Amino acid sequence: MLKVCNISKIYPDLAVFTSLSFTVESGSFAAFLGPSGCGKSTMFRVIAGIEPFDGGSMEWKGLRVQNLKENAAMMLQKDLLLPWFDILDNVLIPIKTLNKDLNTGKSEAKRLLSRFGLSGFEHYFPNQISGGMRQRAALVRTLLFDREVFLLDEPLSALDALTRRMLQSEIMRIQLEFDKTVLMITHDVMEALMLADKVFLLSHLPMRIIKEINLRDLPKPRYHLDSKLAEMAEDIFSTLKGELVDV
Ligand SMILES: Nc1ncnc2c1ncn2[C@@H]1O[C@H](COP(=O)(O)OP(=O)(O)OP(=O)(O)O)[C@@H](O)[C@H]1O
Repeated sequence: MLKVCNISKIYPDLAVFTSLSFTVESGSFAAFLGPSGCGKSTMFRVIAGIEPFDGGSMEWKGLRVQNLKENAAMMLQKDLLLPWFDILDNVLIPIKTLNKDLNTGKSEAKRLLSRFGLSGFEHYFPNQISGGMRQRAALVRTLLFDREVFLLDEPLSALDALTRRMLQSEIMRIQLEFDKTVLMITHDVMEALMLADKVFLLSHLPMRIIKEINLRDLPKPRYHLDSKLAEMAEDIFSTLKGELVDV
């Protein structure tokens, strides 16, 4: 379990959060929904260890940690593929940086590229493939870090609706198949309801959890047209609308 307990992040001119607490069970999918600029990405940077937190504590699987640097791989809205590397070399970055065996890494990379419909594109450069393909390559690269936790910061928000729907299913399948713990920031209420076991609704600054919605009992895959999900989405919209006032 990831346990975040009263953590704070305070920049000289801005308290992003002062006492943020939540838990995410290992092997589960948590989605975070909140107003723009409320501090979601800052929270991920703190969890990933890109920036320290200023107070509070964090536990992973019962052990106190400063961050999940060793346990988490992060994926952002921008694919961050290196333009001078082809797709294969881009997805092999984790293998090289973690000093893993390159031959084993290459066969694993090719297997995953094929699973994500990128077979035959291994030697294309990022500017020669579509946005959806780049994001799939970024997902393969994230997987090759082989970490227990995925921090997904709006990974699909720049994609067209169809590609997005396909990748949502793929992310869900990967999470279940590899038993990953996924934390995902999204602005898409339905995306959160389709994928997550727990949805956290966040306040405006300083960010806190205003509501936690447990979806563990709703089996997956779920359907966009499900009337229960539509009802929940309406509730979420009205809760979050209240948070837009002061932004
Ligand atoms: N290094 C920094 N120094 C000072 N302020 C910062 C820094 N990084 C972020 N902020 C501020 O913290 C606040 C939260 O930013 P953050 O990017 O975490 O929000 P967000 O919820 O992810 O936004 P969005 O939904 O628009 O992506 C913003 O007001 C931002 O300007």
